[in-house]
Amino acid sequence: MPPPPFLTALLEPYAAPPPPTRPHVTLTFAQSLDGKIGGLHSTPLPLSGAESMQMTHWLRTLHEGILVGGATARGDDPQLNTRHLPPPARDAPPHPAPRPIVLDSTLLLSPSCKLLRNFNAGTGRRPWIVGVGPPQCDAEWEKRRTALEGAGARVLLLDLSDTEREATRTPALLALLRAQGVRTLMVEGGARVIRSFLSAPCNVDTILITTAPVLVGPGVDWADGVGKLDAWRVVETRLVGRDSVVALVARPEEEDAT
Ligand SMILES: NC(=O)C1=CN([C@@H]2O[C@H](COP(=O)(O)OP(=O)(O)OC[C@H]3O[C@@H](n4cnc5c(N)ncnc54)[C@H](O)[C@@H]3O)[C@@H](O)[C@H]2O)C=CC1
Ligand SMILES: Nc1nc(O)c(N)c(N[C@@H]2O[C@H](COP(=O)(O)O)[C@@H](O)[C@H]2O)n1
Repeated sequence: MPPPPFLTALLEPYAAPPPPTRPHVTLTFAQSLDGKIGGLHSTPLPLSGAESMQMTHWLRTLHEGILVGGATARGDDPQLNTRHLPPPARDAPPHPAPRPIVLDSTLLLSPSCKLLRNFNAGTGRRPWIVGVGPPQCDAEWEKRRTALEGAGARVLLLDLSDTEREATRTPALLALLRAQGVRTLMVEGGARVIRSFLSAPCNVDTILITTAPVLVGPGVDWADGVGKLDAWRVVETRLVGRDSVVALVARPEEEDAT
């Protein structure tokens, strides 16, 4: 069974080589009707129905890397794999699995997290953890780095000052991942990651938002504090099970966004 044709069509431009400075980037997440992606105190919030969750797992097969923020990795303990897909046909290769990448400036991810457990059990790819270089690298930070590397993680360093805003880190982060050979990247969140990627349209090629028909109330609101978003235009809207899925791409420069 192949991925849904609308996903492959949407990502067709990714067949061309990415620019030298960054991978092709898809930003995707599930939200409630009132724009929440997480519960109070950043607790995990199951939003997607079975069908749209499967769509997300198909989307994972179409990317070389899958990225989440440190708070998401610590709070959700995600696996970032493709386990909700039907098994491949007999004699067909396994579904491609993206490389898990965690943005964790503090390196507070647990060495016994599911990503590392799956890797050590041979059921997941080696996770990469992107930390931020000096001045955060004190003795405790070095200890955590050694523990994570001992558990199998590859730690990459963004060599930036601590005062640099997250938004300005994104181009440097993308350049680092591209230099490491990542050509297609799926970014799942959380809210701080979404906002930093949306701080400039040139960080992202495609946005895919799943909206579940539920209201949450207090929780993590991805759009809270985000900048202007009028550079994006809708190219696809469809119902997937009970959820609506909307895809957006950056508006061509010559189009007037007013
Ligand atoms: N519904 C959905 O589809 C998803 C929901 N979530 C939810 O989001 C919530 C967590 O979100 P947040 O608390 O905002 O944390 P977050 O998951 O966005 O992580 C923040 C971390 O990422 C680092 N970071 C952010 N942007 C960066 C950049 N450009 N370069 C380098 N490092 C960067 C920060 O330093 C910080 O350590 C949780 O409730 C989680 O369940 C997370 C992913 C998807
Ligand atoms: N597509 C989607 N729908 C939801 O309802 C969600 N809560 C999320 N969360 C994201 O998926 C990660 C969990 O992945 P695994 O199931 O462990 O593979 C979670 O960390 C969020 O990034 N996504």
